[in-house]
Parts: sequence; C-alpha cells; structure tokens
Amino acid sequence: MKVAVVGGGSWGTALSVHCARAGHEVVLWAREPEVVEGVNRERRNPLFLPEVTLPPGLTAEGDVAQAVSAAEVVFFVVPVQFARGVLREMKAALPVQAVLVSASKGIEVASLSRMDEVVAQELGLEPERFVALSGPTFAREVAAGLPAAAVLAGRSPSSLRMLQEAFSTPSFRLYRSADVVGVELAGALKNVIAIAGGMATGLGLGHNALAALLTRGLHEIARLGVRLGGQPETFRGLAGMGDLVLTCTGALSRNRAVGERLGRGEPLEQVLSGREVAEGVPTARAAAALARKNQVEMPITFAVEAILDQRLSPREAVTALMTRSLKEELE
Ligand SMILES: NC(=O)c1ccc[n+]([C@@H]2O[C@H](COP(=O)([O-])OP(=O)(O)OC[C@H]3O[C@@H](n4cnc5c(N)ncnc54)[C@H](O)[C@@H]3O)[C@@H](O)[C@H]2O)c1
Ligand SMILES: O=P(O)(O)OC[C@H](O)CO
Repeated sequence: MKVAVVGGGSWGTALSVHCARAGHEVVLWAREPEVVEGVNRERRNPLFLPEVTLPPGLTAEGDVAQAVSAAEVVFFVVPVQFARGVLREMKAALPVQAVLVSASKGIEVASLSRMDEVVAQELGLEPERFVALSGPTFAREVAAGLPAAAVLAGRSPSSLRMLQEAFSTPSFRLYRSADVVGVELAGALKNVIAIAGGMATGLGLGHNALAALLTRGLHEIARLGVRLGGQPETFRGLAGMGDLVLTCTGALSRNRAVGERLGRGEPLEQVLSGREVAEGVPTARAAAALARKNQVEMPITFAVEAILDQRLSPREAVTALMTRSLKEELE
C-alpha cells in the first residue's frame, strides 16, 4: 500500500520503519529539513532514533501536502498540541478514500479535545476513515523489530480488518477495538500517571508506592474515561493497563523521565528544555480541566497538574495524596 507517515519524531520514524519492513511504500513527512535530508541521503534520521538504519522503500518529504497526496493510509504522529496546524496544511491534498490512523497520545489543551475530535473538526472525515493506534510501544524497540502488540480502534469493522492485516507482522501484533473514545483517553491519560510514577521513583519512594500509584492511577483514568463514553474493559487492555505499566516502569519513557527528574529536584524549565515531547505535561492540564468539568475525582492527575504549575512540590503532593479522606477501594 501507499503509506504516508506525518511526523518525523521517534514514533513516526519507528512506524515508517515498521511499515517499510512490512512491504509498504512509505513517505515520511518531517518538519525539520535536516531530517528529510538525512533520511533521503544517509538512510537515517539524524535527530530522532539516529542509531536506526532505515530500510529501503522509505523516503522523506518536507511538504506535508505532497507527502499525503497519493496515500491510501496516513499515520498521523504529530504531538497533539501541534496537530491542528499540520492537519490544516494537509487537508486539501488528502485523497478522498484515505484512512487516517492517529498514533499521537494526548488531549489538546486549548479545546480539551481528543485526537478523533481534532481530526473531525479539521478534516471533516467520515467517522469510518478515522482509526486510533495505541498500546505499549516504545519507538526504539519497535524500530529494532522487538515483539510488541497494540490496538487499532475505529468505527468501521472493514477498515479495522484491512489495517490489521496490512500492518500486523510476526513482530508487531495488532488487535481491533470499536472503542475509539476509550483507546484515545487511555493512551493520553497514562502519560500523566507516568509522570507521577517517575516522581515516585525520583523521590525514592520504593516499589510499594509505585505499584499503588499505578493501580490508583488506572482507577482514575478509567473513571474519567468511562464518564466520557469509553468502555470499562478498554482500560484493562493494551491501551490502558498495558501502556500504563510500560510507561510507569520502562526506562525509555520520556514522561516517566520528566517525573523522575522533577522528583529528584531538577527545575521544571530545565527538565522540559529537551527536543523530545512529553505529552503528559500539557495533557495533565487538559485532563484536570476535563475532570473538573465533568466532576470526576482524579487526585493523582490533580497533583501532577499542581506540581507542573509549581503550586505544590512533589514531596508535598505525596503527603496530600496519602492523607486524603479514607475510601472504599472501588468508590
Ligand atoms: N516515542 C514513542 O515511543 C511513542 C510511542 C507511541 C506514541 N507516541 C506518541 O507519538 C506522538 C509523537 O511523539 P514522538 O515520540 O514521535 O515525538 P518526539 O518527541 O520523538 O519528537 C518531537 C516531534 O515533535 C515535532 N514538533 C516539535 N515542534 C513542532 C511544531 N511546532 N509543529 C509540529 N511538530 C512539532 C518534531 O518535529 C518531532 O517530530 C506523541 O503524541 C507521542 O505520545 C510516541
Ligand atoms: O516515552 P513516552 O513516555 O512518551 O511513552 C511512549 C509511548 O507512549 C509508550 O507506549
């Protein structure tokens, strides 16, 4: 198939490698001219996953409209806060039959929208042409061809089956789901809990605290997710528990790393000064706003928001969380 991958960061690069290895013809759009040049001339992305040699069947393009103009499938992998602008640039060139697979994990702060909502607002696609891809997938491991599983969520069973068959390989196993809302929210909200998990590690709170945080984090993710229309089972699946475990405990997580550095006492500006994106930072604010709007209790998310807003220190947040009023576990 003709595939466009929009977004030349780590995940866009890894997905391009995966798609090319699966036998598809891939055009990768990258915003940085040095990435386009490096991919086309040296078969590597100099900024993101520079250690990976890119397979044949993959070229890069600096004009997003040109990149998507012949695509049957577009993987959209732009960080959520920048997504709207890129969607506008590619809108006119997107072929009418193309399916858009969003692989970004976050909530837009300005509108409190999920990616399926942002795409609908900007492109006006029929719902069957939108699919979300989520799950425990560190880009570096996927690019290395290590085994991974993820979920495709969409409203058209035929599109889901087509994508599942075209993009599953012996090292990348795709499942189907009809729960777009649940899969999108699970993937976005786990990034916030991963920041908290990293903080617990940075503060040296031990394994018990991390396990408690992860469990209670999943509980509050599901509470908001179900209130907004997600299916409860989705939060126990690959996009929910699977990705939460990976991101809270895996050394490759950028969100976890942000939390760990804050927990160790590094200043926020220094922690956020790198090139890579930690979606949990803006999404903490969006998730907390959505929770307040829908009167959903999300104490860990509220604590992460307060720390990022510098209203609370990580140590004060631990005390605040541990001394809340006592509850039923399943409340
Ligand atoms: N890296 C992973 O392992 C992984 C896995 C699954 C999902 N994701 C998701 O994929 C999405 C992309 O993350 P990534 O890891 O590929 O990014 P990255 O952190 O590796 O790279 C940052 C990306 O942001 C882009 N960017 C920066 N400023 C921009 C702007 N003003 N306008 C448009 N783009 C801009 C850069 O060009 C680059 O592509 C995120 O939503 C992330 O949560 C990442
Ligand atoms: O590195 P992170 O924290 O953005 O996590 C990457 C992926 O979402 C893991 O599935």
